[in-house]
Amino acid sequence: MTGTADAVVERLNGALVVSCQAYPGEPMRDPRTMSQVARAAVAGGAAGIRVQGIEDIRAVADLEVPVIGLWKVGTDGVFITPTLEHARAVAAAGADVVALDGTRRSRRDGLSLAETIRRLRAESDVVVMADCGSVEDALAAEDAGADILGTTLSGYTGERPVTQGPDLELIESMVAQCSRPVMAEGRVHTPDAAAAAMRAGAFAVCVGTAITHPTTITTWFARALREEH
Ligand SMILES: CC(=O)N[C@H](C=O)[C@@H](O)[C@H](O)[C@H](O)COP(=O)(O)O
Repeated sequence: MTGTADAVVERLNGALVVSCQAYPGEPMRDPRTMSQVARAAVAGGAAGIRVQGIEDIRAVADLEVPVIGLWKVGTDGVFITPTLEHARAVAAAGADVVALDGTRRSRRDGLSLAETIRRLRAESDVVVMADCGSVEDALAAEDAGADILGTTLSGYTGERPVTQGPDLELIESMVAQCSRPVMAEGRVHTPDAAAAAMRAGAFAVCVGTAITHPTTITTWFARALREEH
């Protein structure tokens, strides 16, 4: 689908987004596999899909649900769609929403977040999701023009603790202080946690690992058994 920010927000309002990502070197790191995982998630009721990498975005671009695309480069500092060029490529691959680093950290191409969003919008009507790590990030990101604010980077930038489940406190403060819709993302590992994130005010909840990363899920079960043994 394509559409304005309002249309995308309406489609995702009150609903589940499923992030389908496999990491470098992993057995499931394959666009066809991720596309199948995404389609299985849609069959189960996902109202939106989040995928990483140009090939994966292309592989799901025909889906009827909104596709949130990103391009990860490395694992340190600003690594989620780190430059304008990466954002352009994500949009060109067919993402309805471009997710990018929405922190206040310096970007690799020297552009501000506001300039990145301004230039991206000059070329297409793509919707922008800012992956934030704190309420200060979120306030700056909405000033910069982001359409959707995510809690994606909470616990990963040094500004917030790594909470056991979703960072409910951050969701609440973002909802209270920001005017753009807040997507809860990061460490939502159970249906109860997803419901709690929505009660905290998130307009939508994105779940990755707990639905689409079997290696991590397996470690949860294996550890529980080891602890009993
Ligand atoms: C911090 C970072 O790199 N987050 C990434 C962002 O796209 C993904 O690795 C996460 O899986 C995604 O945010 C969903 O979160 P969780 O897998 O915890 O449900």
